[in-house]
Amino acid sequence: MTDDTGDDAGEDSGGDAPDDDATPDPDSSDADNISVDRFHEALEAEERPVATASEVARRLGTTQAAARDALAALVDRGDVDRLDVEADPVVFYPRDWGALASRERVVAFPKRREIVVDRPTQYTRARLSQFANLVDTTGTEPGTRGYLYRIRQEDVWAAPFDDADALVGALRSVLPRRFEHLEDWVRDQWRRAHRFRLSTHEDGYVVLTAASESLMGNVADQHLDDDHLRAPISDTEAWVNEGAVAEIKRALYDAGYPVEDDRDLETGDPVDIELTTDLRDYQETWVETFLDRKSGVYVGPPGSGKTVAAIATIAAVGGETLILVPSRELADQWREELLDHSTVDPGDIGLYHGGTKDISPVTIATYQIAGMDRHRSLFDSRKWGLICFDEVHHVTAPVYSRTAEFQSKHRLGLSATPVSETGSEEDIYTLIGQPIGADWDALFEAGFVQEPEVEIRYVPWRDELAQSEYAAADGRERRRLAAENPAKVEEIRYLLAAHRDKKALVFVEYLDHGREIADALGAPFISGETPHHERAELFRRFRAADSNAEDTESDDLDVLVVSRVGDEGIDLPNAELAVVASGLGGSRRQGSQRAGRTMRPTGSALVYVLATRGSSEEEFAQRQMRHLGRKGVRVRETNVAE
Ligand SMILES: Nc1ncnc2c1ncn2[C@@H]1O[C@H](COP(=O)(O)OP(=O)(O)OP(=O)(O)O)[C@@H](O)[C@H]1O
Repeated sequence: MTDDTGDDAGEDSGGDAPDDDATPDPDSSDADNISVDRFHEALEAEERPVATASEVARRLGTTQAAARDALAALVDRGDVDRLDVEADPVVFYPRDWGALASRERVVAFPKRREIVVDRPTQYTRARLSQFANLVDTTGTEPGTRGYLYRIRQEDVWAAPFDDADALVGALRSVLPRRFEHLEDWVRDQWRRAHRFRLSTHEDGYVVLTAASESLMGNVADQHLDDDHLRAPISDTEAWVNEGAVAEIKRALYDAGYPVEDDRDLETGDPVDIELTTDLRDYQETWVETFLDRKSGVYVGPPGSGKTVAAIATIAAVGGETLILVPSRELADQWREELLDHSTVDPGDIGLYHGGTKDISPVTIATYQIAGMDRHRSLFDSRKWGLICFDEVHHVTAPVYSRTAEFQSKHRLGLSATPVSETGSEEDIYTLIGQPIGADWDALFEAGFVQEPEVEIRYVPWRDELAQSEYAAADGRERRRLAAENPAKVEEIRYLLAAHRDKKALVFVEYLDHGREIADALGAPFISGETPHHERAELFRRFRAADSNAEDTESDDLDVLVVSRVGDEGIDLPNAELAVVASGLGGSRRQGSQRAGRTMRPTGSALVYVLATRGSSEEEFAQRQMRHLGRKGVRVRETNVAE
């Protein structure tokens, strides 16, 4: 990704001049009269929620001493608070910024292309979600509590507008004033995404069209070769080689020019299916957007109705469909959902996996099989009109290598992980489609889905050997084997990768297990045996970590593995994410005593609890879940695919 906006909301924008017109007012040199409003102006000019006295002085054109006195007066009056930052000057922030914002308050940070909104209205949120990415909804620094949006390249590229003017109009409608540099950048990004286009010639072959001769000459010639383009048709058009579409998209995307794909796609033989469930409004929007773009990824939290929206999409495309899923279990579930929510004839659904190999108008196959060479016929046997990738971040490299085959179809991905967090975003974006999402908060607020505080993830045994060892063991050994199920390591890795922006603590019950996980993650392990000074130093590095920072030089830590045994006395640093890898089990009495503490080990972090499926951990987890549920904690259960 060529985007350069990796910085976070709290970053110091240093001595750079602000983008726009927030220059000091020469008439304001009477610092005694700094009002809270003038202080707000200084903060906005600084593009930070807090400021030192020197910064305020510089912005308001006064001396540091005068600003300091004036700020002290505001502190005395209770309008402003101060914070002593270790080894740094004191910073000030408005005490009642949160309370003050009973109305919506929008603050733009144009250089970082970030927008912070306190108490946004439904309208503002809907608008912003069209061209910006919701990064955070809590904010940790005083004054930034609210919604943090960032406008990334790909958000602009995928924005659903007819032209750049309409997009800039939407931007202006939510910002407090005009930011010309930001608008210019948005226009530039928009232009980039509308410079190359793929279409179908009436004779059936694919044509690449550039918006100008020089683009074809410079960009296309530099990044594409004879393998991609067969022959020029005109100064701005070229005949695309068969099977080269995926590579062309990828190469031009890497060059910063996403390609518009307006080809006539295959629809295969018609399949007559009608939806029997009424779609919710947001699901309808998903499907309409998809049909418009002919490809895309529905991104929504678990339970938000992606599968149902996908079935609606299958019905709307009306052509033969291949559905790829990560596990056999999910293949069976998909079949049930299809039957529940549509009029599909059961005889038209085929399952294609290890056991059965039945290719039908609607075929459900696993990624594993779809990636195997000897199953190439799966792709060739029918003219699939739509390929649906469930849990799209599970798509494997061998499946991607079949992209030539599936580029000519409608492509739909489903994901509960924001695509930008999976690490394979470029592949997903270019080869499958752009994210089509709803505002997650709106979904939670409308009650369609509940935001969990604790999620229990049932992890399967890694293999039969591990499972039979468990079956043969007894008592304490049995519990240890369930706790140390080797498949948990992969699951922890997945969770950490899916939340790369969060600082995480991983809790374990057994020392050996802790060391093993720490080794696998390359993170330090802290137990009762860790000397106090070492522990304190590790916690300090963890507290200092800014998980968004790209800085690889610093010795900050954003993952720690911690033993749960003897942690009572440990003053744990606050984490944003906690993974309880083991610590479920024991007697019923012990169990209820440890409820809560096991499941909610740290502050307000999002907690994932891993329980081995088919072991006593499963039952324990369910008991805890009922316990927490009664206490009003929202708990969700998820089965991890095999
Ligand atoms: N439009 C709708 N009307 C009524 N119920 C719906 C609708 N859409 C989805 N549901 C129900 O909500 C539940 C979750 O839907 P679905 O399985 O489609 O979600 P999902 O986003 O695919 O979830 P997951 O990520 O867990 O697979 C299901 O029980 C489904 O029947």
